[in-house]
Amino acid sequence: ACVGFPLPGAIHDGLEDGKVANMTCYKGGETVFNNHQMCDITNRKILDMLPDRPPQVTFSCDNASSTCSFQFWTAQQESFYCGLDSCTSESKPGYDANSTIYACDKIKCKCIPGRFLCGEDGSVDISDFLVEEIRGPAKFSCKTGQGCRFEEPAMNSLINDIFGDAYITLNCEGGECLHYSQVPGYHPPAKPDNTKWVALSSAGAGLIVVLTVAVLWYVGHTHPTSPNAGPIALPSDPRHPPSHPEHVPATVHFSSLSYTLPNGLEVLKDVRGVARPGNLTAIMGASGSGKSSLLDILAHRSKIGSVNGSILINGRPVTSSQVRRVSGYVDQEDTLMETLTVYETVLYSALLRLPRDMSEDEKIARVYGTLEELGIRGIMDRRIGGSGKRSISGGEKRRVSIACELVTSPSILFLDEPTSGLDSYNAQSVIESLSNLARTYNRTVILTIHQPRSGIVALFDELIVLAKGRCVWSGPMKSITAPQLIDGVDGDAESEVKGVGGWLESIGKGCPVGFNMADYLIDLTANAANDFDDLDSPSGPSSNATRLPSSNFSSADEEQALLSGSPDDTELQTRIPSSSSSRRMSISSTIKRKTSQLVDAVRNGRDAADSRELPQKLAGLVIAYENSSTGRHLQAEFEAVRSANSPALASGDSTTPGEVSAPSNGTISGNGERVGMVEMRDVIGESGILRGRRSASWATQFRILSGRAFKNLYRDPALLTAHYLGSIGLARECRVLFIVLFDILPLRLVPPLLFGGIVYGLVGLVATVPAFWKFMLTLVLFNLATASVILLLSIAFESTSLASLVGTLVMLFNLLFTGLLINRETVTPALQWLHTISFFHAAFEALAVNELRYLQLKEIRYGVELDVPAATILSIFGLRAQSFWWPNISLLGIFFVTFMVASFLMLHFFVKEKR
Ligand SMILES: Nc1ncnc2c1ncn2[C@@H]1O[C@H](COP(=O)(O)OP(=O)(O)OP(=O)(O)O)[C@@H](O)[C@H]1O
Repeated sequence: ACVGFPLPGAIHDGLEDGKVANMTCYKGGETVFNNHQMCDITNRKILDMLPDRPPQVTFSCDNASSTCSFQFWTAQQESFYCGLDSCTSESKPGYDANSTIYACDKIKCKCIPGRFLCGEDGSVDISDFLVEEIRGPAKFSCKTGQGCRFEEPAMNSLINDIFGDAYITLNCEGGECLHYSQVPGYHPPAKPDNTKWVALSSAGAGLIVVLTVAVLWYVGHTHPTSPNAGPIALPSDPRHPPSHPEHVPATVHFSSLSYTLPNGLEVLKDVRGVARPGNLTAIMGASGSGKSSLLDILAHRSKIGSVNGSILINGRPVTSSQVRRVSGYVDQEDTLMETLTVYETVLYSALLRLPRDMSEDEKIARVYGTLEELGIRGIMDRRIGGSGKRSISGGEKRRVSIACELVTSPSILFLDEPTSGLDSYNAQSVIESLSNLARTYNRTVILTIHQPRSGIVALFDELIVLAKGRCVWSGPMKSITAPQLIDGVDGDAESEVKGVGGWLESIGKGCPVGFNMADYLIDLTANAANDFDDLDSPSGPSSNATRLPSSNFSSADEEQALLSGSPDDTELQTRIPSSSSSRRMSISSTIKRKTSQLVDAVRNGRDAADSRELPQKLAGLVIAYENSSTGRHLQAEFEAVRSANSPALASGDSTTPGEVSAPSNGTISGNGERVGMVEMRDVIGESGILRGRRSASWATQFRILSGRAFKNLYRDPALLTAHYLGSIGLARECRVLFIVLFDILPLRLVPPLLFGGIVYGLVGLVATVPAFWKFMLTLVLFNLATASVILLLSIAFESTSLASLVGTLVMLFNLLFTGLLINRETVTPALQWLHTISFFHAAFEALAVNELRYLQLKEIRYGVELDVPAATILSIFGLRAQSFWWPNISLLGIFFVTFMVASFLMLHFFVKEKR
């Protein structure tokens, strides 16, 4: 047994104390570090002369200093010793015997006085001989089966002279205590070569990437709606697209509309109007006058405040979902994918939103028809383009946005500032398209507009002018005859109802010749809205002829003239339908009563209901309008239409006809839905039924959106992320599903596979197949967990800056508790959960464990090679060697699922667009 001494840091590993693990006694003869030989002298003559005192020799060599020592013993008592310098050792393996040779150039010997051969009584004294004669070179050699010998020229001659032998012959036992790996000739077993398997795994990862791309390519290039997938086919004759036979004209009447914000600010008050099929209805006013609010309310979009009043479509009150089915809404901002062509953009809208049972050929024909209607057929193959990649013009973009809505064949089209951001040429051409659309295809087009040029104003049929949320004008642009105004109600006269120009002249505010009516109206209303002079003051602020329309409409006399009703009263009598003369009387008296109430309030300097303090000149204009023939006629028309379509008349229902109201106070509930509605299918007509049919299924939507996103990916990968938001909007019900499935594949799975596949072998990570796939799994799950956290934050916080601040804090926290900066073991147990909830820590620990758990670290210390299991190193860093599947991988999965579910729930229940 090889007995050594315990080495610092060595692992005892169950061995007895004092025995070093894996040490062995090497007897091959070569000096690795320190070789020790213990030899019996075998020269026969010497043995004969010392029968009771067996002579022995010890011979030791130190490899590092190239020195050896020779000691001569009798009866285990040392007699003399020699130090040998400049030594070399050699081992010669032979076919039947091995030999080792230690050769030293120099040797110095010395007697131990009084010992045998060195002065002991009765023995020779070789002290002087040793010192003077022994010079070297000396040789200690052994051969298998022949024993060893020690040779030195002077020593040899002495042995020869006295004992008759040529040299000292020896029988030796010797060796060296070595770690098995240090034994000469030891070759560490070759590591199993898994390179090909790891390379195969990398190729597998590459295959997944290729398959993913192939799948995405497939869904991007195949038939998006039909189960019999194939390329999208053009209609047989796209030059003659079918029109929209299912479209049913819709007239929108609204009256007494008020909108109050939660803070009490009254944005709109007592607004009335009508929008007819075939007409372009413009809502005009200065900034902040309430145009967008009115448009939103007419389109039944969710509002944060409370809405009161009545909106009728074809004479009936309707629910928000019914309005959505028969209308389209084009926002102020174009949210189009820059990489798609005009045709593709409109096609995707059609495929996603038209009924699933409509054939694809029909949908494509509808797309061509819509492009034709809007005059963008010629640019259908051009890309939308964006900043730095300009393609189609701003006006054309607006028309593409309109086409996306129009392709679903809405009866009513709402547009918020369709000309904003456009030069006057493009603005004109967009409004011309809308005007043509309204006239040619009998649509009801309602738009807000800020300050249009005169060419555009000339295209308006109906105009609503707002100032401080009040209706200054709502009626035709040009004078028309009364019966045309009242649908379905008999008129008894062909009298003319004034347009806005005629009305202005009738109140002494005619638009100067050559002036743009829009500019004039905005200036007139803006001046009136900003003038708080007392109504009773003798004169208005300005009657300067050069300063256009300041409202000098302030004298009490003038106001009284308005109130007197002349000459409009007579006009009114002729415009109210003859069907009910008593109702006519009652409307007339109601108007008078309301008007005088309002003027009283203005005179007294108070208007309790109006939290936006109404300047008196503006109040005068409002009253003038309400008292005008047009204002009264509009109100009368509203009442007549409501009565004509009353549910009491239609179905015997006894509820008040036409009220768009909750039973209690007539407000529209928070989600915009109205209660107590009558069944409107007959009124909404085919258009509503068509648009109400179930649109593309989830699976189809997914395929269409995937295809669209893939197109975007390969046409402009940098924009992919931004466009996902747009896709989410269109995906509606399947939006999160879409993110989960379509985001995961190209963004969360492919990049780690690519990265891991390339890097794994290059950096020399553990070359086993399971370790490779565990590495990949960890990367993918970590990627998913991080993305899901960011998704949740982006949904939870409306403000981008707040979301990015919280995101940074979350990431910093995760980084802090990764396990690199703060050792888990050094944290008090009560706070160790901080590491548990860090997904960085989960991924880091999983990767470290995967790499190190089965590794054996080898270290050479004090000449001894140590085997240290890497688990020891892991524990020093506070990492747990058995934590791969649980908790780390499981935690990453749990984080991902939890954050995705939370994102879905938040999106579904809490994120609602409210304006
Ligand atoms: N959700 C809201 N929160 C706070 N204020 C609101 C809200 N909606 C409307 N308002 C206020 O009501 C007034 C009318 O707003 P609205 O957007 O309807 O005006 P607008 O005529 O469309 O203005 P612009 O031409 O500048 O777009 C403004 O003073 C606006 O600040």
